[in-house]
Amino acid sequence: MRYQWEVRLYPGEECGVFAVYGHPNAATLATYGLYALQHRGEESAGIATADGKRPFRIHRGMGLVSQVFDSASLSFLSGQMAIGHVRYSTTGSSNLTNAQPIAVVCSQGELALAHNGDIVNASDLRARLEGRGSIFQTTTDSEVILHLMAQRVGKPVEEAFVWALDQTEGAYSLVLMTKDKILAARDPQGFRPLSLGRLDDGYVVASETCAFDLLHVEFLRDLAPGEVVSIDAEGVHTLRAPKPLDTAAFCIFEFVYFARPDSTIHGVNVSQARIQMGRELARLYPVEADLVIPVPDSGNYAALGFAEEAGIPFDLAFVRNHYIGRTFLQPTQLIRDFNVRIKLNLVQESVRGKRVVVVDDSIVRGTTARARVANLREAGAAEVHIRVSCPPHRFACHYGIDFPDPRSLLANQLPVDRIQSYLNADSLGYLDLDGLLRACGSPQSGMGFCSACFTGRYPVAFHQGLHKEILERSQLARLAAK
Ligand SMILES: O=P(O)(O)OC[C@H]1O[C@H](OP(=O)(O)OP(=O)(O)O)[C@H](O)[C@@H]1O
Ligand SMILES: NC(=O)CC[C@H](N)C(=O)O
Ligand code: SF4
Repeated sequence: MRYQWEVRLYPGEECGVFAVYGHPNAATLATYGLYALQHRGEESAGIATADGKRPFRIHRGMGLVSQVFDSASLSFLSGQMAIGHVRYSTTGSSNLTNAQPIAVVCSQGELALAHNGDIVNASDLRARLEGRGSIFQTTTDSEVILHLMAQRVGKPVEEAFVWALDQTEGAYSLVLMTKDKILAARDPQGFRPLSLGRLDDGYVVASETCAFDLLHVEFLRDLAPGEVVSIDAEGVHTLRAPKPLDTAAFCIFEFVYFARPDSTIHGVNVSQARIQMGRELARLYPVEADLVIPVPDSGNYAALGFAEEAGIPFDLAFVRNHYIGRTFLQPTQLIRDFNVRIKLNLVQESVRGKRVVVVDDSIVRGTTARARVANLREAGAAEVHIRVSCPPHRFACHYGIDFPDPRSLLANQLPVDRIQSYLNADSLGYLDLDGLLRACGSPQSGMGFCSACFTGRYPVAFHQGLHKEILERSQLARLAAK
């Protein structure tokens, strides 16, 4: 039987950005920062540096941080300022041309940009800019920001940056390097995280605080939704006023899956939030069982919370192979099934004859959950109950997570009872949105969340038909029309 969701899509991580101002080893710090953010993007990595005198130095490559940088590239990357990026492509194909940081020389001088998120009006902006003669180097959405800035001939770079961002809709947490400053910004909804820290006499900006811990950077604060800052020798200056946190639409899926558990976002620690998700889930869907096991890694903390709340023993019966990436993008269901087997193996002795609760953070296509139930049954588990620490994924994301086609989502195609039979589970329970919001500190924290992939309520309008290759395809269409 073939299902509609057996299409060539897989939700992946998203990008991580990092910046250093005022440190003699800026590139080395950036490399370590990118290591800490590797879970946000495994396709390409890059660093640009500046010393205020010579032209920017840039090194980018396809692959992991460990594959892209070596001692030769680090000694080439001299300067006291650096910005870095790890990419999971969401707009524009995954290739070296689209790797970030994107660097240009324009009317604003030298600029380098690293972006996390998706600009939903990039296609319109690009068409307008090309109509005025702009020549784009890449097919990413991110590049439009640089072209918009270049239009502000004779204006200060800070003003050009804010002017460009004011025309940009959707999700952006980004860092921009000029010859003597670092600028950083979050979109008004604050979809993606971005934090500011202090290291000696300099400053660091990173997608997640886990990158600060590694470098002993002192956490100063999260940038607020809508906030734009510049960092120079005089310190940090606000260029665009922050929006109140309760009007934000922070991506709740960052707490469920994307962010690293050791990061803290707007005062809420990610691992603690996941433990609470597990507790909420145990209250919502209790079950008589002998053992709670997580689907590692993202399911670990929710499983711990479930086990604690339910008073059921916890075990790490699935062993994860850490030499296969966090997630994978493969063309056929056969290869995906095989990769799921490589990724996780079962300690059969732990589950034989037991009633097992399996906790995962999310079910997207169902590949992982279905294979895990089959493993558990083969190993002789008496019962298999699945608990998922977020609501069913029914809708596409257009704000920086790569699941744009709802047909690829199991819960878009089947009701929950049929998902349970498809997975061959004895029971299935998803955390509801209220429980998820409570686990992420709402309403106490006052933070507003995006939950559009669960509810279909999109905080920022987007064009129907927005997809990863939109800029490539519209470019080809324009060429064909000539
Ligand atoms: O329903 P599916 O299409 O199989 O997708 C969902 C699975 O993918 C993710 O894991 P990932 O491979 O990213 O591993 P991680 O949890 O270790 O990061 C997620 O945690 C689920 O286990
Ligand atoms: N996942 C992301 O945040 C990617 C950023 C940008 N849209 C790109 O595709 O390069
Ligand atoms: S649609 Fe889902 S994944 Fe996308 S930003 Fe909103 S909560 Fe996050």
